Amino acid sequence: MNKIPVTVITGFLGAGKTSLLNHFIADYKEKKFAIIENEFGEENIDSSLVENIQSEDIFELSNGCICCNLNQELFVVLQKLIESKHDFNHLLIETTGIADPGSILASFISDPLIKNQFVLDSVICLTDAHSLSSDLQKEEVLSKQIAIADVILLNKLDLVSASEADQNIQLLKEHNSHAEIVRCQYSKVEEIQLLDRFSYQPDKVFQHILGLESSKINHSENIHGIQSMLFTCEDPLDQMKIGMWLDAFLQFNQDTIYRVKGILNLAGVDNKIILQSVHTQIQATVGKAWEQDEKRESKIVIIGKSLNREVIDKNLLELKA
Ligand SMILES: Nc1nc2c(ncn2[C@@H]2O[C@H](COP(=O)(O)OP(=O)(O)OP(=O)(O)O)[C@@H](O)[C@H]2O)c(=O)[nH]1
Repeated sequence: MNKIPVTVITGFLGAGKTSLLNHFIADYKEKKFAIIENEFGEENIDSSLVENIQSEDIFELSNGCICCNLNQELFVVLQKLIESKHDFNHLLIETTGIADPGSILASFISDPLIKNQFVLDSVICLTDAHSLSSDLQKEEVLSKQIAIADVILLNKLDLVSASEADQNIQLLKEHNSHAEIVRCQYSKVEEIQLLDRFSYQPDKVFQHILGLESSKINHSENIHGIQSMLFTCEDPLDQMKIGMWLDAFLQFNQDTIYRVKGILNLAGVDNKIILQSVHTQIQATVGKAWEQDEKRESKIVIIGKSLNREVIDKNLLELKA
């Protein structure tokens, strides 16, 4: 059975998320969308701003914010979608402007029921070129939305000068060096494909890690404290030890670790193991077998805030088989 791709649209209040949703509905005529709208507050107005789609294709979550309610309501809606045999082939989730999308992604990579039916496509983060730098100073959640995204849209370019736009791009790169960044107005993007990117597939994870390695950015840090670190280890790791360490590491650092990706060389395992985590949820999938002449090396990328490289390095060395 084909799994349904899920695109998560995040971004701070008013950045242009609903506008992007409307473009998707207008531009991807071949797709049958189901949409989950999460608005913070009593009244759900966002769903009435979504145009040209049947109201039965829009599901509202207005009971607070998805990330705070630990996805209970999201889970119920996803269950309903599955059971109702609703006719759709792509799910779009628009988060509230104040949501940290991490916990939404976590459900999709860890919950067996959800994983059976849905596959994460990508996370698109809308940013407002006019207010980006001031919002970033005030709103911690915006840093997380940017850091976790696969694609970042720098929107509202009509409201800033060319040099301000360039400064914004620099700022976004400092928060997320691996995402694709696209400039736009009114959330209209033509130069790249935004849907069906499948950023969470093992081969994409693989490409990302190799890309980081070849660019020699194995420890990038910036003034905002968001870092992307690459660890490598040639000795095989112990499956049990790494599982237990990662579990504890993510639990203790849930506010500061945004994302982990890795290719693991586990003792006694002939295949590469592709590791992913968002928040405290971990997913490991079996990748291709190691080639005879290939260097069997584990590579782990950790993206987060205020990472203590020395301690993490020391911990990782203890995971050898
Ligand atoms: N000037 C200008 N206005 C824009 C642009 N993109 C969106 N807007 C306007 O900004 C406002 C907010 O856009 P939405 O698409 O509703 O933003 P949102 O992120 O869904 O907003 P919330 O759901 O409230 O967080 C609307 O009035 C849009 O018309 C742009 O590129 N330039």
